[in-house]
Amino acid sequence: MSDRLKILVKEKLADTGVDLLREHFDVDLGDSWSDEEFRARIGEYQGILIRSATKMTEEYIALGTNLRVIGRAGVGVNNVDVPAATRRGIVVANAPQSNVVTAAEHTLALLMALARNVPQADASLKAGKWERSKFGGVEVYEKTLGVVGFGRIGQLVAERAKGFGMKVVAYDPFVGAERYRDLGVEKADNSADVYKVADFVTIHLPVTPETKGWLNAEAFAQMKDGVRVINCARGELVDDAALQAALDSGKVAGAALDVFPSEPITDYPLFDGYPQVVVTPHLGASTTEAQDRAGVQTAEQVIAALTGGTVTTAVNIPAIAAEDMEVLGPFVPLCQQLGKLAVSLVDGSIDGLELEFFGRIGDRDTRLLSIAVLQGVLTGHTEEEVNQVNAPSIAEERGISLTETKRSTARDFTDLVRVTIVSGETRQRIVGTNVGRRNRPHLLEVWGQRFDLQLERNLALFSYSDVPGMIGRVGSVFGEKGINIVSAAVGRAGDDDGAAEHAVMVVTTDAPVDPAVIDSLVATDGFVAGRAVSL
Ligand SMILES: NC(=O)c1ccc[n+]([C@@H]2O[C@H](COP(=O)([O-])OP(=O)(O)OC[C@H]3O[C@@H](n4cnc5c(N)ncnc54)[C@H](O)[C@@H]3O)[C@@H](O)[C@H]2O)c1
Ligand SMILES: O=C(O)CC[C@@H](O)C(=O)O
Repeated sequence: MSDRLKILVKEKLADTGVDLLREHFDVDLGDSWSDEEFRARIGEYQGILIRSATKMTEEYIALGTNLRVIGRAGVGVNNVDVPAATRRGIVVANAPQSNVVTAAEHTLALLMALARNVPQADASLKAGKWERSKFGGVEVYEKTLGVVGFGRIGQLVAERAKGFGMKVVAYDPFVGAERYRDLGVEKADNSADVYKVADFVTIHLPVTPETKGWLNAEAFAQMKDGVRVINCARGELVDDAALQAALDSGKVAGAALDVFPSEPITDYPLFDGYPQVVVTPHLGASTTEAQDRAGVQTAEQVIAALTGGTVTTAVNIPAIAAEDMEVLGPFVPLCQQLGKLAVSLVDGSIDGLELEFFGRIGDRDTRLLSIAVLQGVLTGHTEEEVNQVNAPSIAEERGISLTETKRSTARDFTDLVRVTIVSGETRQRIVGTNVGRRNRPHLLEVWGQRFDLQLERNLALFSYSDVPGMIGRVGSVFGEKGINIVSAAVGRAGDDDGAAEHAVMVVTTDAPVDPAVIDSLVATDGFVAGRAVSL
């Protein structure tokens, strides 16, 4: 019996990738396996390579008792239960750059197919009909393309659409303004601003709790009459019933869909009786070039994971340098929390991060802490899970610059972390530290005011004019809504006579605060701004 490790290639993968794996491992191809065979045999393998069809749920991961790595030959890891894999110490790695060009090109193919009725005309002519007037189309030249989600694929689509002479307007607050300028794309402050000007709307978001059903009835209502919509990202981003209604009413003149809420799918309301809908069976990544790239890149990651190399596209493993861990390790949660909190205070794009580390931590290789801040800033806004391996490259792709300053002393505390988010002309600074033997993260400054408050999972922040009764007003509204306040701190700045003008209040609560509660308070006299944040 061979003592080589065993790899299962569960879906059709390019030969180049399989050949590379065979140089190191015993490889079985399982693309024609039944579910029973998969269940019975997954326990034999140390590594598995999949595409989008195999659902690596917690149950299958548990059956893979010898699994050490899951390689996803493509971008989306939404078919892998990453937390379940992480809990079992299984590395999950993808090939995030492998198919982005292919997916962007498919989006453009769908755009042109929609504009010129290519599939419909093809089917009609092959059915023996010469129907020239029926399939007249529209030019895309000088039309506006609205891009929602301006990440890797959204940017490539924009670049290519510009080549057709289209005007492009995009919404994605997590991409630096410079990236929009470089690509000649107009930056929108919200998706409604995209919808109201776009002749074509294309969506390139990841699926997150926030983005599910993004294109819903409200979104369609905000679009121009006769808009054409493309989804080459993920089916869950579109509310099917709302799309159907918008097609029925004529609000949406056409739609092109590569992806569906569940796949594979052959029975779907828009497949029948909707000639203005163009569909493809999740072909966004299906080119020889992308499959070669995905196969080779994923094989390389699996080899690295099983032979002690660096898994550069791991979505779930931290790469913390052991020698710095003792001093810096306790500051990782603080930095993640400061990043998450800072980004929640920014309204515009995130153009840059300025990080300052003072005290003992300033003597160390603080890249670990910068990465932790980046994780906090980016988490929840990207396709893949952001970790200490991939956070810097994700930030770079989004044009978010990062500067680090270090000093080995801090004035009032042993250590201090300052995070400043640069957003256009504005700068949002927050400051924190760890306190006590248990390294409890504390917040020391927000919105220009200082205080000292132990960070908890749920926070509500208010900026307001410092007049009597404001704290009581927050307390009573929270009380009415059944929100239990755990602790509170107030910071305020005085004028020359010592009378305070502006104050900031931070309260921590037992449970997340509904943003609507904050909005209702902020709408009342004296409040300037408010935020609910869950860290
Ligand atoms: N059809 C296919 O075969 C195919 C192929 C590859 C990728 N995809 C899908 O395409 C999509 C985009 O992939 P990508 O590689 O460009 O991902 P990406 O992570 O590079 O880009 C996604 C962008 O969405 C933005 N975003 C996230 N949450 C947001 C929010 N709430 N509001 C506004 N913007 C938000 C992020 O800032 C990011 O810039 C993913 O859904 C991916 O699964 C499909
Ligand atoms: O073809 C595939 O495997 C899916 C491609 C794409 O949706 C991805 O997530 O990379």
